Amino acid sequence: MDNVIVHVGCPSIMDSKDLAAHAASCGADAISAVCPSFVKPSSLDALVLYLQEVASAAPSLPFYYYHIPKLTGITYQINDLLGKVKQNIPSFRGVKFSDVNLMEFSLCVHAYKEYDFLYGVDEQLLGALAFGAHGAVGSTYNYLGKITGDLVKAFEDGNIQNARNIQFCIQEFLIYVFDMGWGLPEFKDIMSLFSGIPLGPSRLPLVSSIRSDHHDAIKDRIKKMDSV
Ligand SMILES: CC(=O)N[C@@H]([C@@H](O)[C@H](O)[C@H](O)CO)[C@@H](O)CC(=O)C(=O)O
Repeated sequence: MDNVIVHVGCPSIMDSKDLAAHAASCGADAISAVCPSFVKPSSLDALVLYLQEVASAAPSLPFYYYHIPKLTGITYQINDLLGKVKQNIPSFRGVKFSDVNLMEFSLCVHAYKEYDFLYGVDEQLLGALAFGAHGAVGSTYNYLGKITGDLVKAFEDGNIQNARNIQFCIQEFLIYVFDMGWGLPEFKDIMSLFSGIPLGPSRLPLVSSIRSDHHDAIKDRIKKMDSV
């Protein structure tokens, strides 16, 4: 593995700071944090203060903000946030951007060339690459890593039609998953099934509804994608 970015965001800022310091002591390459979202930051400035405090627990490590508004409900515009972190967080290095708003994504990539933008909505990665994404972090890459690597290569080689075909296959797989009503706990089961590594169930309150009679259908669908 070339780079290990340790996620340290927790509901308690004290825990986040402890984890950040621990990550630094273990030789992590970078850290990343979501902001607590049960009790949300009361303003954009409050969010910046939170990130600054967590980053300061591991000042030598590059720091990434993890923006996932669908889950956190924290919806401040990232381009506004970046204007403020620039002066306040010297170790700030970029954003994991897990939102469908590609215009906001593009504005950030364009205005903040010094930062990395890692995209997190796997079903539309190609759109983000077109807007200048520097990488991707997502749940499906745990079992669709090869085909996604092929998508990125096709994009880099200028083979856009091939990249589109691969993205479409990934979308078809995800439509099947969403139609089944599956989400993160099921993704973890698929990861175990596909890797052969028993990763165990998700933590409560997440409960997977995958049954053993779904296994063959999932394996077949993933195998079929290898032939694209
Ligand atoms: C809301 C959500 O789960 N987003 C995922 C995506 O990888 C997502 O599962 C994928 O695009 C399918 O919708 C990631 O951005 C987040 C994620 O994998 C994580 O934090 O573990």
